[in-house]
Amino acid sequence: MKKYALIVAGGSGTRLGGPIAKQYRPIGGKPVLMHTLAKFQAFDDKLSLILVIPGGDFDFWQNLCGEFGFNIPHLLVAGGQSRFQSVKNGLDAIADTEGLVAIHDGVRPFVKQHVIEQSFQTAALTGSAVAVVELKDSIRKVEPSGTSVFQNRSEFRLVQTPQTFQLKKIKKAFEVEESAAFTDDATVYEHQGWQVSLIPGNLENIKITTKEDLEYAAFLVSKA
Ligand SMILES: Nc1ccn([C@@H]2O[C@H](COP(=O)(O)OP(=O)(O)OP(=O)(O)O)[C@@H](O)[C@H]2O)c(=O)n1
Ligand SMILES: C[C@](O)(CO)[C@H](O)COP(=O)(O)O
Repeated sequence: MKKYALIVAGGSGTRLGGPIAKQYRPIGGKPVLMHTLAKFQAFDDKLSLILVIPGGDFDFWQNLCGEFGFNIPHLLVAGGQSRFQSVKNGLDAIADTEGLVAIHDGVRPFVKQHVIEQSFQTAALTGSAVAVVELKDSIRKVEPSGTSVFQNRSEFRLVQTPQTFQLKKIKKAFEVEESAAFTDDATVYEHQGWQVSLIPGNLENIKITTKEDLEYAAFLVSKA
């Protein structure tokens, strides 16, 4: 079955800040995105890689690829105003309707090979596979009144990417009007009334969001 990886990196990294968006910042001597793309190529070098970045960054990215001798083949697609729009642009660039697509945040460079593998296997069988991890901290629900209520953490999961889907279904799911409730691809998929399958993610698969995450990412690369 034909496999695609759609790496979304069309954001501007406002929470991290700085002159260069986080997806291009170096960890372990090379840009975050190059680590992420390499993880998918290592899984299967016949996989088709699609990279979504802001349209205005194409020259910058191509220069970076030259500078770092980065030669993993990928199709560049221009992102949109939101993650939803960036994913949609990436899906629109895939002509196939048969096959599987792993949608993954460009700023999650520490996804493990076994997670990618299980996500494709599960999505082939059930239609979808969403990587999740259990919570380590206790959690509380804060009420509008300011009081808080204990929650049983075993009933919750933290959601990561990859989120992998049968192409026909996820393309159809994205033919909807964007909603604030769509915080990831799983929420778009289940809006169709389809249930998502969960698979175990890996704890190191953090989404680099803040300065502290970038520092931790540099540490993770240094010990790899
Ligand atoms: N218009 C957008 C917004 C986000 N993303 C991507 O979605 C992933 C998760 O988003 P997030 O961590 O929120 O990235 P940013 O939007 O860049 O960060 P911030 O919210 O701090 O600005 C990132 O790989 C980001 O580049 C995207 O492809 N297109
Ligand atoms: C898709 C995601 O990474 C799953 O945890 C997350 O929902 C992205 O959220 P963001 O607000 O766009 O960073």
